[in-house]
Amino acid sequence: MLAIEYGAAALGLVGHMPSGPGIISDELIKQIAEKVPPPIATFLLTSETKPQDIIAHYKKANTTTIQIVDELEKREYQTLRKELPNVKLVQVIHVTDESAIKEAVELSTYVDAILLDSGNPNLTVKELGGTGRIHNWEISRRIRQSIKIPLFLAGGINKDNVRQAIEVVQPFGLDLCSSVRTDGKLDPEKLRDFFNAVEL
Ligand SMILES: O=C(O)c1ccccc1N[C@@H]1O[C@H](COP(=O)(O)O)[C@@H](O)[C@H]1O
Repeated sequence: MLAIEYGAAALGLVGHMPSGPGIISDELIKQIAEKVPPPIATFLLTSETKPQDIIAHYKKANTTTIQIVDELEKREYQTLRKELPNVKLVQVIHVTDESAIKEAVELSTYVDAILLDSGNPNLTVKELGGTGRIHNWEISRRIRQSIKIPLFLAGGINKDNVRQAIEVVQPFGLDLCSSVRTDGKLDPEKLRDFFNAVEL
């Protein structure tokens, strides 16, 4: 409710992950999602990689959107579309090098939006987001120019770099976690400062 009050258009609700600061239980995700008023969107962040597991996770949460933070096995987006026709799909791509451009162009034909984040899915303990680190925004800008669907930018965005992020990448939306929290909880002052910086 605090995030909505300050201006958030969507809430990311982080399910089970191999690592990260924002993880909450599926039960809590469901409770939050059912209280969020339209038109605010609710994004279930899932690390599942098989369509049936993603569908099962979604059914526990009942959000407006699924944010797939890992690689979907065999690119089985059609199964998700068929089973969940009214749910929006956002695919996360971790920008580690220029290979992200080709990946984003290919995946953009299957989903409703692409979300570019920092992290490294190739580590032994996967780092799928919530890193507080920025990545190479020049690559993000090239991805935005190469795809025809909305692009969200995430990864280390804060009040001091958000104007530059907007200027360089020109994303459809911004997604952030670490920079507006203190001791793991949303911080009203940090939220206010962030939204003031966006609106300057
Ligand atoms: O927050 C987490 O624990 C998390 C874990 C795994 C994947 C994503 C996660 N959070 C999302 O990461 C981005 C960027 O976060 P940050 O601003 O760099 O801290 C954001 O979408 C979070 O919702």
